Amino acid sequence: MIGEADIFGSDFMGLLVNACHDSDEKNRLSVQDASFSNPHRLARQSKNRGDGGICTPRKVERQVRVGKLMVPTYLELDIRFLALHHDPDLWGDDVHLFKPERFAQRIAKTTNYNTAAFVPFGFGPRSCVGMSFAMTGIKIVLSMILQRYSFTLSPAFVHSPLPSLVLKPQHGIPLLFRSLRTDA
Ligand code: HEM
Repeated sequence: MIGEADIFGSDFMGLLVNACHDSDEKNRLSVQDASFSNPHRLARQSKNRGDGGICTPRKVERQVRVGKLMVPTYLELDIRFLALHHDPDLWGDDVHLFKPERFAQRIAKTTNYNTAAFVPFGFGPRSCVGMSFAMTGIKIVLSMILQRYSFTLSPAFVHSPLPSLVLKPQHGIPLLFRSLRTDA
C-alpha cells in the first residue's frame, strides 16, 4: 500500500514516513498522520522553512476537505490562478484571446456567478489586503489619463505574455498617446 512504513523507499510517502520514524512507538508517525495531497508541495514547503529540504511530516491534528481531498490545516496550498483563468470550461474556447469586453457585463455575470472562477487577488481569508487600494488607484490613474489622452497600441508592441504570479507582457506595452486638448 502506498506510503506503508514497512516498504520504506518504494515510494515518496514511504521515504517521508521513514525520515520521521521515531524509535519510540508512541511518537511514530503513521501514514494517516502524514497524509497529504501533494508530497512535492510539502517538500518545497519544508525547503522554504530552511530545514535543508528534508521533509519532516508533522502530526496531523486537523484536516479540512478541499473538494475531493482531505488536507492537513497546516498545509499551504498553491492554487495556480493562471490555470484557473485559462480554463476553457469556465471561460469558453476563446479563453486565449485578449477580450476585455468579456468583463463589460460585470464579473459576476461574466463568470456565470462562480465566485471562484476569477480570483486575481486571491480568495478567502488570506486574499489580497490591498485589493480595494489597488483597484481605486488603477481607476484614478486610468480616468485621469482618459480625460486627457486617447491612446492606441504602438506598432512596436510584441505579443509575448509571460506567466508570473499574473500574466505579464514580457516587453511591456508601448502605447501611442494623442492629446485630447484641441489647442495642443
Ligand atoms: C493589481 C494589484 C495587485 C494584485 C493583482 C494583487 C494580488 C495579490 C494576490 C494574488 C495575493 C495572494 C492572495 C492569496 O494568497 O490567496 C496577494 C496578497 C497580498 N497583497 Fe496583493 N495584489 C495587488 C496589490 C496589492 C497592494 C497595492 C497591496 C498593499 C498596499 C497588497 C498587499 C497584499 C498583502 C499584504 C498580501 C498578503 C495577504 C495575506 O497573506 O494575508 N497587494 N495580493
